[in-house]
Amino acid sequence: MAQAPMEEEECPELIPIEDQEVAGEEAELSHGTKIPVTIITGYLGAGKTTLLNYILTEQHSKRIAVILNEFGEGSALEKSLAISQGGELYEEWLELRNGCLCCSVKDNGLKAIENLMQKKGKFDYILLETTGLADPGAVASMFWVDAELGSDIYLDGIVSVVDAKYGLQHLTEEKPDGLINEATRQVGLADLIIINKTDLISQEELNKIRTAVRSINGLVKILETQRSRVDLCEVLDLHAFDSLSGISLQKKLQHVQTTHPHLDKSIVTVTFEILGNTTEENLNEFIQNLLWERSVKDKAGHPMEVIRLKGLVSIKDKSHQVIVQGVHELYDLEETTVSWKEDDERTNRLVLIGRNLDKDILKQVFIATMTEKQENS
Ligand SMILES: Nc1nc2c(ncn2[C@@H]2O[C@H](COP(=O)(O)OP(=O)(O)OP(=O)(O)O)[C@@H](O)[C@H]2O)c(=O)[nH]1
Ligand SMILES: [Zn+2]
Repeated sequence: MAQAPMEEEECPELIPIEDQEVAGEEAELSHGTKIPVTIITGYLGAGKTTLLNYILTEQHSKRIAVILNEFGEGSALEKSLAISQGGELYEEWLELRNGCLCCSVKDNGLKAIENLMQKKGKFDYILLETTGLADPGAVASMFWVDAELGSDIYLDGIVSVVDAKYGLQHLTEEKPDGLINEATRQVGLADLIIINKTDLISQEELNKIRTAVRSINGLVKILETQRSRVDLCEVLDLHAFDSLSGISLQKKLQHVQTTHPHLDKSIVTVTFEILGNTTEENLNEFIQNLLWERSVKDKAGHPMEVIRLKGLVSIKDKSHQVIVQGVHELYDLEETTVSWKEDDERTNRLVLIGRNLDKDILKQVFIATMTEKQENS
């Protein structure tokens, strides 16, 4: 039940979704048959294709489909779909009507994937490489919403490859319109960061880029590689967007620390905890004010800009912890399989990644939203 704002944005797929209660058990069951998609993002030349090729040629028992999207000449976007199975490599080309992956992959790409699955049997896994300048949030939202629409595919996680040598330069690049630059966005949204090409830098430089990445995303796991060589189990099946990550998320959130701006106008991670229960209504109001209305502002009056949101909250009358997920304007609440114990203190822990975030103000607003409505009801 991912929720999107009402107004139509660039991506027509981001329509509001009817609330439907998905019981924990049901959700778990359906994961057995659904196919995970991992989005591989990262700036131009960081090593995304190298990573995909590595994964395809590595020994694994999975049948992995890989979608590479590259901009060809003109406005048509050609996407190559490679499927590896037992060393054999199939390849198909998908033709997309316009150059915007986020608007067209749903119509053509996803359909093509589903058609292909009918023809050749299901894949076990899908990897999708975005172009270096893509906003992975738009692509992620699409798969996320699609999962709600009964697709066979669900979003497993976002992996960002960072160029060890040029990463800092990419992260500090200023956009003329004051927007968050692509590289920073990709790091902010990621569930896993691979700092690649470590052969090209010194230990000191590596420390710098690691610190910069960590200052943006306090939640993310960081790997360091050469030629994108990673352990497959560190990349696949992250379950970053579903309630199956409930237990690990709890541990993870406890260790997250609020970060401090490291680069100019950089994105930071803010985390806070508020004891007690909230209601679904209050939580929706808090999140919607933040993500949709942009009415929550920092001390200087700048609207807070959240690109990623994660949390575990306690909803009154719910026996289990509820996971909160947000990517840009899209968010989702889902009950986990982790129940509150009798002697547990009920608590809400949120992690936000974005710009102009002020922890104290966020806490105040959260508490205000929490108490205001509960008094009225
Ligand atoms: N020195 C060095 N070069 C690397 C490493 N990993 C990848 N490369 C090289 O970097 C170049 C870019 O790698 P790709 O995998 O194509 O990067 P990409 O992110 O897919 O690039 P785009 O799709 O163009 O955005 C290639 O020439 C790779 O061979 C590494 O660890 N060290
Ligand atoms: Zn590539």
